[in-house]
Amino acid sequence: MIVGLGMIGGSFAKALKERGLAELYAVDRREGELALGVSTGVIDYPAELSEQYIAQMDVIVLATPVRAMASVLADIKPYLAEHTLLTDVGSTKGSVVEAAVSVFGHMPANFIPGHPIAGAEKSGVLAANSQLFEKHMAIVTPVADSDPVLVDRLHRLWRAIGADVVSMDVEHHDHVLASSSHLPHLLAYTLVDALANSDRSQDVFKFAAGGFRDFTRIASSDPVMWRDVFLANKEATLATLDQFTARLADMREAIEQGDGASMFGVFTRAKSARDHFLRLLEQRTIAPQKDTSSVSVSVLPASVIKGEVSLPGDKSLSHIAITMAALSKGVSQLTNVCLDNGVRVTIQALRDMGVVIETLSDSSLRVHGVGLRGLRAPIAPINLHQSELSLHVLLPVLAGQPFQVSVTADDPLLNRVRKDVFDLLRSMGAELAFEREDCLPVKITPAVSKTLSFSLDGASQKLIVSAFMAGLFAEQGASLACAPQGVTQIEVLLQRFGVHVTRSETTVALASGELISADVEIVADMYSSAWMALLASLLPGSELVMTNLGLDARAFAFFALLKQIGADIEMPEKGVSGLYEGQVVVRFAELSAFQLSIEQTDQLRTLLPLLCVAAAYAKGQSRMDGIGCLPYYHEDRVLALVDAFGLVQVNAQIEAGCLRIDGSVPQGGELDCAGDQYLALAMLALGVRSKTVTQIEDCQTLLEEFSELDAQAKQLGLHCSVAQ
Ligand SMILES: NC(=O)c1ccc[n+]([C@@H]2O[C@H](COP(=O)([O-])OP(=O)(O)OC[C@H]3O[C@@H](n4cnc5c(N)ncnc54)[C@H](O)[C@@H]3O)[C@@H](O)[C@H]2O)c1
Ligand SMILES: O=C(O)C(=O)C[C@]1(C(=O)O)C=C[C@H](O)C=C1
Repeated sequence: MIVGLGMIGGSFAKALKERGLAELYAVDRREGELALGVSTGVIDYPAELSEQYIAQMDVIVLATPVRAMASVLADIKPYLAEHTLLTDVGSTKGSVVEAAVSVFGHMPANFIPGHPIAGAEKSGVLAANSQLFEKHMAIVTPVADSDPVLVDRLHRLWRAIGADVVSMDVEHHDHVLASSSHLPHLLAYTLVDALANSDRSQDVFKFAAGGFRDFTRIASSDPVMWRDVFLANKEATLATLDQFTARLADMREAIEQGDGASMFGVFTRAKSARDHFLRLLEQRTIAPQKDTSSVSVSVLPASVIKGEVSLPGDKSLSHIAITMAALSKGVSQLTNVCLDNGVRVTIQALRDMGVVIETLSDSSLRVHGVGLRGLRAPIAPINLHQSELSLHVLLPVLAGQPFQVSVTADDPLLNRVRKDVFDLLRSMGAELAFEREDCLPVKITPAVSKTLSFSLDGASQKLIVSAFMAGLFAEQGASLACAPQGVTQIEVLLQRFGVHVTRSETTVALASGELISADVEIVADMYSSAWMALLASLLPGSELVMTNLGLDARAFAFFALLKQIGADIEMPEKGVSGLYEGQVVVRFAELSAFQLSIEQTDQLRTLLPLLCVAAAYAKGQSRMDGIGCLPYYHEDRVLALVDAFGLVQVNAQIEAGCLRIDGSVPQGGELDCAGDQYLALAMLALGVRSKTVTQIEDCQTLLEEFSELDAQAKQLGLHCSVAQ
């Protein structure tokens, strides 16, 4: 039974009826609506709030304006059966719970409040739309006494008509909706009314176009409904209105003072926040649900790689460069930035702390730095969503700011123990408050240590990034103990922003000071460049020129090894920065087998999947020692490849931590990369010269993370196709 057969009640009824899910009764104080409901097929029968109807209902949905609900509940109370699921669709929830408690003396276990976050500015049953709730959120706000079976039933009911359902606390609901829905309606109504009553109202409406129409659509909504909402959600609406009024006053001041920088800051932040919001909305309401495991990539044998390529920028260096630019004094221009979802999270967090970041193109940004400790305390907790790299780059930066800050994330980043990163923050002198020890969410109270001493021995690549970022905030310098190796890409990048870095045999020292802005082109992603070089080495007739490499010792060791086993590579020169920079040319050549010591296997661990593929095509038996000593995620990749080799008839086995691969021509076949993009690239390389087609399952992440690479490889001549 629907009580209040207007736009929302009618849409709910129509959605159920069209799916053949219910026999529908409705009650409305306007009989005309009921008659229209029956004649348009939205409901089956008109009804009344009497025992005859109420006692036999499975579900009763209150869909009147919120302030009418107390009297409807009072009419229902005498006849309400315990098994009946009683719910509502009202826009406020605290007032509805209050109404129920005042009528029943307590919150009945079978009354589960709800609220669909979908609607329109129209009212009445004729505006009913059976698709209204599809791919929209529906919020359910159970209370402590709610019957869990009925809560589950309500979730299923909303899901059955296409909604995504979440449960939420009543008070939280009213605060969130006060900002996301109630305040915008108040602004739209007030703006139209103010302009309509101004001296120039005739001209204002005559010359108003898209902007005015877009902003004020919701001022056509039902006045009774909205009067009720503001009467019912007074406190939360006043709180958000006060915050907004203060921001509006700041904006007035900026206009009065001709303060273009403040305006520009607000506008760029707002634009990017809205773009981000639209992308989220698009995923939820428009894009079909992606089946992440069903995307496969097939590669056909006998392609050739020919041409010149400038590869997409490295992800982790993109995060670091944007953050460094934000922390420096002045304006930096960054090019060849990898603007993937993770990098966007870092950008959004910095914008939330007052940094103006302009997007100039798909891969270039202009960043207006605010100084090393110049970030502004964010209004809400910083949300790292699902970005591991944002977490590793930003946590130390936040610990170095002069304000307390809360940091949260989405699954799967939430509640994962990260002792290593939080120990680093403790070494900075930061105080940390957790809900669960060493897991996000965390509240960080700023660091006080003037020095930092930290060991990078055995640290993951991401923790190394964190340690370098932490080092920036040690006023009297930072000392990072590390294994002997040449200069890394991070150090070179830091130096571009004025950081003084000195490297001895076993330590890297950072001297603190203000950072200076810089124009930086992000060098190519190491794995992509190694992959491209391998493809060109494997495919007869290939000749590839890569123009934007900046190889550190590890990456150089990979290229050097390929060359040593027969690859035709014109190597890059060591530049003043200490990196091997500039152009690399790779041509086809047959490879021969190789051996890696435990130390070499460890040094090349990130690129090991590609080396395994090189070994699969090389003449003779290759040996790699120390596989069992690798961090588990690197070892897992190797194990997965060994399984894949079995499927394409390449002989590979691991014994006592030593991997042996007999080179031959792989057969081709169906492989599964288990969603790991690095494995997927290695498997693609394995397929390029095999006897038949190689199909790699579960490539969704590969296509998201390396979208440009895929296009570039195709342009250069690789024959591959994507299938859903
Ligand atoms: N309009 C939206 O976008 C939207 C979105 C989500 C939730 N809501 C909520 O849904 C509810 C209904 O909104 P709507 O947009 O469908 O309004 P509506 O005006 O289209 O429908 C409300 C209906 O309730 C009837 N009604 C009023 N008092 C009654 C009473 N005492 N007994 C029986 N019937 C009564 C009215 O005659 C009308 O037919 C409201 O609580 C509103 O807050 C609205
Ligand atoms: O789209 C509209 O017209 C709406 O106003 C829908 C809207 C909203 O503000 O988003 C209005 C009220 C709600 O309770 C839920 C949804």
